[in-house]
Amino acid sequence: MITVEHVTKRYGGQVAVDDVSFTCEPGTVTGFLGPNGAGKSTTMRVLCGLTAPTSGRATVNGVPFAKLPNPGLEVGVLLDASAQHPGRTGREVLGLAAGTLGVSKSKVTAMLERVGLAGAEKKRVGNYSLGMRQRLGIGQALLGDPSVLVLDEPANGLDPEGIAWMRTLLAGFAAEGGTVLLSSHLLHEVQAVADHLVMIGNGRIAADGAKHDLLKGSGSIVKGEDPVALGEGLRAAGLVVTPTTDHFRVDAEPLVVGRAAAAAGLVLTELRPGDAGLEDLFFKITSAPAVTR
Ligand SMILES: Nc1ncnc2c1ncn2[C@@H]1O[C@H](COP(=O)(O)OP(=O)(O)OP(=O)(O)O)[C@@H](O)[C@H]1O
Repeated sequence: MITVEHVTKRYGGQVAVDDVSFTCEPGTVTGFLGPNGAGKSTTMRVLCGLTAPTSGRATVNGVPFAKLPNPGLEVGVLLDASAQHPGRTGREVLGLAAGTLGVSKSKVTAMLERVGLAGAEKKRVGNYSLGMRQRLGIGQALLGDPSVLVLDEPANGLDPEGIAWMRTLLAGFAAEGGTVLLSSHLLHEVQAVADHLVMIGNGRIAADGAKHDLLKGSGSIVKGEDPVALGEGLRAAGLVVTPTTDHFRVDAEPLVVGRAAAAAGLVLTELRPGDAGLEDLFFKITSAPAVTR
């Protein structure tokens, strides 16, 4: 469980984070979304005890990070994958982390396998790609078997296979009751894995809720075996249909679209909730001017 309560952080006259509050529940993945400079990293640094807030507080499982006796056993943190020592090998990084955490060194081999670095364990981190460093950072975060994960832009540098791997890993972690907070400046990257979304713009929370609720009223995305017949069939059923490059956007919930297609005998190849509302909101906070107070 993560709780952020009325956190404000000022740097001189600039407000980096302005009265930010949200919670992340066990068993869920929370996507923390916002454009560059929105305040994501600052909020995460406050949560992890690396930056003192000007006011407010943040806790992990009810306790401020700095007061956790052995934080790495409670919360796995990946804030900057490029901060790892370039001269150490992947195995050495995890071995040292195991020593600091007080967990058995025998966990290191299994973790190298789990994060897909078994073949590169003897390579120096300076020769790792950014994606490999992200994998190593995630391995380090998981080593203490924590119940909470805090990951700042973990998909940076990962290839499509790496992104799919990370989604599966995070979904599995949450399915076992873990709490995940991950930040990104890319809406679609987070949308696929998060159950809960917190959007931040100019240091302020712009939206906070279950992904399902935030997507409500955003219509549907639909594709069919015969696109021409699908467009005609849905319009004949009284639905408002907008063609895009390879699919249709429909101003109705997926259930309504699916029923209309079935009644017209149309074969669908894809049907999912639309994301127009979220995209609009994200665009608004992305394009809002910076504030100095
Ligand atoms: N140590 C600092 N001193 C002064 N200003 C800072 C400091 N750290 C962050 N800021 C400012 O606070 C604001 C929020 O930055 P932050 O790094 O939290 O945003 P972010 O959403 O994580 O963006 P990014 O994805 O680019 O890291 C920015 O305007 C940034 O310039």
